[in-house]
Amino acid sequence: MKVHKSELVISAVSPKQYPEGGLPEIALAGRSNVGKSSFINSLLARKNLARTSSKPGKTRTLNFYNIEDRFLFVDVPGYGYAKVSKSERAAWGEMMEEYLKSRDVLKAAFMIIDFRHEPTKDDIAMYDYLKFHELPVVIIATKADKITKNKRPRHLKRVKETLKLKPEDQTVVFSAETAQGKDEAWRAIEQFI
Ligand SMILES: Nc1nc2c(ncn2[C@@H]2O[C@H](COP(=O)(O)OP(=O)(O)OP(=O)(O)O)[C@@H](O)[C@H]2O)c(=O)[nH]1
Ligand SMILES: [Mg+2]
Repeated sequence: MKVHKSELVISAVSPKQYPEGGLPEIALAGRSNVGKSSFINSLLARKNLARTSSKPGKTRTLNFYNIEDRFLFVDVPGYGYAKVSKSERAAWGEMMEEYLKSRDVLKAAFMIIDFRHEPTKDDIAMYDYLKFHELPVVIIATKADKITKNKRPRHLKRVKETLKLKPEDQTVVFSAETAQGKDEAWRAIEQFI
């Protein structure tokens, strides 16, 4: 898709703030600081539409981005950041639960994981949570630029095994640095919109 228009519609914390208009939505979930915002920026070839940071926990709201009036990306705050308080964690859980259970236009979740490492306990919990809500999931294994080519197949196998990926769920090996996997990610998006 050639993207000319991409804009932040709203940063929402509660359902009454979710955008109207009925466009399909794709949620982006992933551990804090894994590269969710960088993924959006890379797909849209925008430097800093979604704010990125080397400090984890930058994104704290559900950020709805309108892409070409075709669909919305929903940048979800990262999970598994050790330094957030219990009450913040609870607020995060509530916000996610409200969104996942009530949002009819939500078509799929793209779950961003760090390709360098085995999926964490939090990644596994998140994947299971998304499947519990019966969402199609696409795993985006990012930071692939940090892994030599010959090691990639082994890492990919480990991702699939550790998460116990369902056969219908896809994986895309990705890098925001090199744009590897960008076309494949777009093809994955087009299936759902
Ligand atoms: N080498 C490399 N670095 C990346 C890649 N993607 C993201 N990063 C770096 O990882 C850090 C975190 O990226 P963000 O995109 O802000 O991560 P996030 O998941 O949105 O973070 P939160 O909003 O805090 O949860 C930044 O320093 C990025 O430059 C990638 O594909 N390769
Ligand atoms: Mg972010």
